[in-house]
Amino acid sequence: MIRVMGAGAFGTALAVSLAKTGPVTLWCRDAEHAREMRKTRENARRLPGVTLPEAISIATGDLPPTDVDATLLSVPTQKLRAFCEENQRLLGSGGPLVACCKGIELSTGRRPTQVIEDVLPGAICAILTGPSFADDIAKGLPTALTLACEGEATGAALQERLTTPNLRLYRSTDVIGAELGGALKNVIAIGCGAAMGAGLGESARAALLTRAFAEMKRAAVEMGAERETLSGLSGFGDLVLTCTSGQSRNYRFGVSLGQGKEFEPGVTVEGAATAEAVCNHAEKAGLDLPVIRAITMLVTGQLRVDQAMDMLLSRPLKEE
Ligand SMILES: NC(=O)C1=CN([C@@H]2O[C@H](COP(=O)(O)OP(=O)(O)OC[C@H]3O[C@@H](n4cnc5c(N)ncnc54)[C@H](O)[C@@H]3O)[C@@H](O)[C@H]2O)C=CC1
Ligand SMILES: O=C(CO)COP(=O)(O)O
Repeated sequence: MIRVMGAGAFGTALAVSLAKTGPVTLWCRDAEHAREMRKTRENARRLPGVTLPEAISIATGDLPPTDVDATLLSVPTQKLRAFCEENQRLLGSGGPLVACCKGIELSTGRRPTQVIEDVLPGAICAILTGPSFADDIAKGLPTALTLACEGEATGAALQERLTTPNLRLYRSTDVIGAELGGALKNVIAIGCGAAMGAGLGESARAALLTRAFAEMKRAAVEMGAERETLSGLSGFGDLVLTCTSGQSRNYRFGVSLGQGKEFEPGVTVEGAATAEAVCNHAEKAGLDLPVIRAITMLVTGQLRVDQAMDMLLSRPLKEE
């Protein structure tokens, strides 16, 4: 049995896909939400319009000890530490823990698997990440993701167990690279959305994406990633998806910034906090990340899009 903890859009979509291969428990913290989902067989709050198959049991609160092959943790990165602290006992008895979040914790600069290990020392951790909109997965549309785990045998077992008819998993041992690709692409998606929202055009977006990709690789390698990982599904693959699609919340948030409009309240935008986390790290490490810094200043209200563009375009000319 697979346990998915966190009944947001992504956790629910993963549960729907995994239900094609066997029983799944979808756990949520809110008892009323669990009741609603059991009654309607739909997660109307986070993934409306998708029927939850019978192979999914909805759970909340404490769970009886069962044979769990793996536990997927699908909550926003900034909430992950509190979530792990609140559910230490359950997480300690749920097989390998697979983080399904994309970000860097702002208060500590830690990646999702590091946050899990901080709270549950000795836990066996992995990360599942790559180009995958929850709606697409839940509809059964195909995609390919990266499953990264330091332990080769555990990684191979998870790859087998978590592959579904519409999710093809590629294996990696570069957990740092996979996590940073997923985290950084959200920051860049905000920038690309802002460029489009401000009417700068598709050429500007492509230029921004490419220069920011160079920064993403530089920053990730400095933080311990393998360079090639950033060109894979969890890096380049997800970057292209998120920077070019209005389905992405990070991209849409950027469009709102570019248009000077308020964004939809309560929507998860991982790239906002992660942008600040990356800049904090870059400052301490002496890393020059001009595009990511400009996006962060946009997000924190220190710059408008026209000022950010002036700042980037007035930099000294250099080799590519
Ligand atoms: N939505 C998508 O298309 C995709 C999302 N992701 C990643 O998945 C992660 C989760 O995102 P979504 O599911 O989209 O967010 P969401 O906003 O749809 O749902 C977040 C869920 O986390 C729950 N939550 C928050 N704090 C909690 C706590 N302390 N205990 C228990 N539950 C808690 C909320 O109740 C909510 O149900 C993010 O890191 C996101 O980047 C990854 C790929 C695709
Ligand atoms: O990570 C995602 C797709 O791979 C989802 O992106 P958003 O969080 O921007 O919607």
